[in-house]
Amino acid sequence: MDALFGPDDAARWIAVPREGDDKYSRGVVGFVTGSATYPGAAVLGVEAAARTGVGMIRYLGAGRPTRMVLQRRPEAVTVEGRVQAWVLGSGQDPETLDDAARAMLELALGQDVPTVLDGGALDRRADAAGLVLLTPHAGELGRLIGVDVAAIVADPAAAARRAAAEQNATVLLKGHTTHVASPDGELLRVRSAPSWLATAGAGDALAGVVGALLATHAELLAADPAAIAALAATAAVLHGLAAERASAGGPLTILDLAEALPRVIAELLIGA
Ligand SMILES: NC(=O)C1=CN([C@@H]2O[C@H](COP(=O)(O)OP(=O)(O)OC[C@H]3O[C@@H](n4cnc5c(N)ncnc54)[C@H](OP(=O)(O)O)[C@@H]3O)[C@@H](O)[C@H]2O)[C@@H](O)CC1
Ligand SMILES: Nc1ncnc2c1ncn2[C@@H]1O[C@H](COP(=O)(O)OP(=O)(O)O)[C@@H](O)[C@H]1O
Repeated sequence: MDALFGPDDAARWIAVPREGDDKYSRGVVGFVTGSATYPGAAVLGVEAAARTGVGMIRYLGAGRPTRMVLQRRPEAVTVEGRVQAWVLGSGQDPETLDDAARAMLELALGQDVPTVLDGGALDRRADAAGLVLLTPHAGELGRLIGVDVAAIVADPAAAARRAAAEQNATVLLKGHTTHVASPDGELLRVRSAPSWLATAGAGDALAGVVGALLATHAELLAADPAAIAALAATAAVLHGLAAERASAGGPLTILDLAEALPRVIAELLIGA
C-alpha cells in the first residue's frame, strides 16, 4: 500500500486527555538527546514534545543540555524513572558523548518501550529492545544502508522501504515530502511542508513531536505495534502544519514552529 496521509487522518491519532487522567496515565516521554556539543537539539525536542501534549517529560543528559532544557521548560523532570516512550540520539555524536549520557542511552535502549532513534542513535537499531522508529534525513539514511544520497533523493519511497525491511523497523525519511515506511512494505506519504522548514533544528523538533505521540498512545501500541507508522505520519503532519502557521509565507524559527503546535492540534480536533 502507498497512501497519502493528511490532516484528516492525523486528527484521529491525537490522544485527548479525559477527566480520569493524570500525568502518568497520559504517558511519559523520556529524552536522551543533546550533548555539550549540541545542547540546542535537546531543548528543541523537549519543547516540541511539551507543545504536542504529554503527561510528563523526563530529560536525562549531561549538565549543560540539562540546564538549558530546564531553563526553557521547568516542567521537565531530570531524574530517572519509568517512561512510556524514548527519544534518543538527536544532537549526539557517539564519538564525543560523555559517560553519563552514554550510560543513559544504554539504559534506555534496553527497555521494551517504543523508541525513536534519531541523529547519533540511528545505527543502534540492533540494540533497541522496544518497538523502533528511525527518523533519518537522506544523508543519514544513505550512511545507514550504504546507498549514495543521490539515489535516495531520486527515489525516497524505495529507499525508505528498503531501510524499513533491512532494519526491521518503521522508517520516517525526512525531506521535502516525508515518507514513512513499515517493515511489511506499507508506505505513508505526508505532503510537503513549506520549504522554509529546511532549517537547522527542524528534525530535532520532529523527534519531540513523535515522542509525545508515542508516549500518549502506549497502550494502543502495545496492542497494535503497526500503529507506529500512523503516529509517525501524524507527527509529520503536525510538524508541517505548525511550520506553515509559523511561516505564514516567510521564514520561521523552530521555537516559532513549536509555539504553533497547540493551536494546530486544537484546530484539527475541532474539525474532526
Ligand atoms: N541546534 C542544534 O543543537 C542542532 C543539532 N543538530 C544535530 O547535529 C547532528 C548532526 O546533524 P547533521 O544533519 O548536520 O548531520 P550530518 O548528516 O552528518 O551532516 C553533516 C553533512 O553536512 C555537510 N555540511 C556541513 N556544512 C555544510 C555546508 N555549509 N554546506 C554544504 N554541506 C555542509 C557535511 O559535508 P562536508 O562538509 O563534510 O562536505 C556533512 O556531509 C545531529 O545529531 C543533529 O541532531 C542539527 O539538528 C542542527 C541543529
Ligand atoms: N525542502 C524542504 N521542504 C519542506 N520540509 C523540509 C525540507 N527540507 C527539510 N524539511 C523538513 O525539515 C526537517 C529537517 O530535519 P533534519 O534534516 O533532521 O534537520 P536537523 O538535523 O537540522 O534538525 C524534516 O522534518 C524535513 O522533513
